[in-house]
Amino acid sequence: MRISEDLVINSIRKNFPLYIGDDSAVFGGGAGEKMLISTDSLVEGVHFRLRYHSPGSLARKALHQSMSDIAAMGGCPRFLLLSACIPLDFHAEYMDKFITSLCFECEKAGVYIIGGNTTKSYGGLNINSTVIGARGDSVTVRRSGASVGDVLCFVGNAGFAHVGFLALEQNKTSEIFDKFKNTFLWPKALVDEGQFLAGVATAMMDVSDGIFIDAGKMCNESGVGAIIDVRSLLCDLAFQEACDFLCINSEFACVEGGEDYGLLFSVPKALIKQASKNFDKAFGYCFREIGTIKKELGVKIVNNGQDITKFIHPFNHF
Ligand SMILES: Nc1ncnc2c1ncn2[C@@H]1O[C@H](COP(=O)(O)OP(=O)(O)OP(=O)(O)O)[C@@H](O)[C@H]1O
Ligand SMILES: Cc1ncc(C[n+]2csc(CCOP(=O)(O)O)c2C)c(N)n1
Ligand SMILES: [Mg+2]
Repeated sequence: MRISEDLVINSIRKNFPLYIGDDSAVFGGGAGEKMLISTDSLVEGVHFRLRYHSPGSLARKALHQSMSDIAAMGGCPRFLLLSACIPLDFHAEYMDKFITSLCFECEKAGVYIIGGNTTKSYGGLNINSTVIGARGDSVTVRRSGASVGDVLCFVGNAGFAHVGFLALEQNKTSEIFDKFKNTFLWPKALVDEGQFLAGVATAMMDVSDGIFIDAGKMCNESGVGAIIDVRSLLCDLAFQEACDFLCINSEFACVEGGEDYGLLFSVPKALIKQASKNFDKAFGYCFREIGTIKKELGVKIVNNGQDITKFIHPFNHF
């Protein structure tokens, strides 16, 4: 038996089917309100390397990767619980700055730290963040609502963080990589956008494992499939240039790359024009229409009409 994310999730879900399957679990709340909760790990060597992340950037990642899961359901992040497993010989100054930065990031985001846990680690630094949020009118969006014929949309910069990570790994110092490194090092959860889109999306999720994998997760939950045209994700010349410098294929990078924390969502065809116009008016930029929800299961990636799905090498934790 091979270990996989699905193996763990599915066997827990068999026994506890009610809350699992979305970016956040939805529970309780007062009249007309729903609460949302989500937890995430940052494991040294798996999710980050200390040599790339200043304390400030690690704090940003710890908060925003969990806030992104609240945003993905249309919620507003309110509280944070922080657990830290710290190596015995860890630099106290880094940790001190990490905590100061985290408090600063929380204040900026309107998030109140309400608890956590601190212990030692015999491995690397290990940070776990749990964010609790709320949705005032109880309109939360799940992964399971996509319908055949819906337009699949994306807001964010697909592949930027992946390119930034590769540039760091390969010690690339050219300034053409700066904005990509910044996307990776300073992620920003699309909280306002998520709250807005909850009013129109039939399904939504944040993209942490890359669009190909995450579109598959959304489709599985919804019992549908999707066709995605990579051309709709590519229009940034600097992204193309950075991919060329790294000798990677931009068409694959934009659907394979994770950690951009963009939002993937589906909108009924009849509402797409108005939704797009309203979004543009609210935020001053546009989301992208990247594909269509289909009856045939699975996610198909096309480039100029050609099926390139079998060439995709997505991120896998194991
Ligand atoms: N070890 C686990 N125990 C219980 N539930 C889990 C476990 N790992 C994942 N899940 C649940 O499985 C579902 C799907 O997880 P998945 O990793 O796709 O989403 P996610 O939490 O949004 O990921 P990310 O943090 O990368 O955005 C979620 O409801 C999540 O809470
Ligand atoms: C050192 C190092 N190696 C690899 C990566 C890439 N990476 C790690 S986790 C992840 C997906 C989201 O994970 P999760 O689902 O746990 O949130 C990706 C794309 C990285 N950032 N740092
Ligand atoms: Mg998520």
